[in-house]
Amino acid sequence: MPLLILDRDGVINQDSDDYIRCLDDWVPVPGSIEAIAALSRAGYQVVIATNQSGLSRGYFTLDILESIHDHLRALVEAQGGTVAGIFYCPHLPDEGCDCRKPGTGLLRAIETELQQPVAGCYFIGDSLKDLQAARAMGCRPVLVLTGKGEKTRGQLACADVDLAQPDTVPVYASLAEASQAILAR
Ligand SMILES: O=P(O)(O)OC[C@@H](O)[C@H]1O[C@@H](OP(=O)(O)O)[C@@H](O)[C@@H](O)[C@@H]1O
Ligand SMILES: [Mg+2]
Ligand SMILES: [Zn+2]
Repeated sequence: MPLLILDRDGVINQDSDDYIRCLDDWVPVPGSIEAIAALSRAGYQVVIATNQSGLSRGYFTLDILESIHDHLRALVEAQGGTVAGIFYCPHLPDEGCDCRKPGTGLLRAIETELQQPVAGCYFIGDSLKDLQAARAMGCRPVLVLTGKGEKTRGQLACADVDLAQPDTVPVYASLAEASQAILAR
């Protein structure tokens, strides 16, 4: 079954410049849970790749992060879908890890755990970090305008060349719209 990679904050749930620190902060973008379930039911293995530096910043504990992810999974399962895996980077930007996007460590961990390449798979994100990580691993980057997506669209014009080419990165208003377009193909 083909993989489909999602960023979390700003794509599945609303983002906040104050971080998503607890379950109450975690508010799904309208239609996103239904979109994940529809993609999953259509045969995609939906995985999530997310930077969670708030862990190392002390903004929330691992228990809180896992309670958010348990809730996310439960909402998708209630719609008849499944989340095949949630991969996160807990590190600070200056720790130099390889798993923080735009690094590719999360994507390589996905390949190892799901036992298949991510090259050619959709990677739907709201930030340039997502699109750059996608490009670095041969994924198909897709930008949504929720979360930081509008800001990212403005950055695309001066991003590294292959992202800046017109029409290189399809842009959709939301995960719901992106998933409808993908499922209509
Ligand atoms: O979009 P994903 O990767 O799922 O998660 C992003 C979050 O970890 C947070 O990432 C932070 O960036 P720094 O990690 O502090 O540079 C900020 O952008 C926050 O607004 C945001 O909530
Ligand atoms: Mg994001
Ligand atoms: Zn990391």
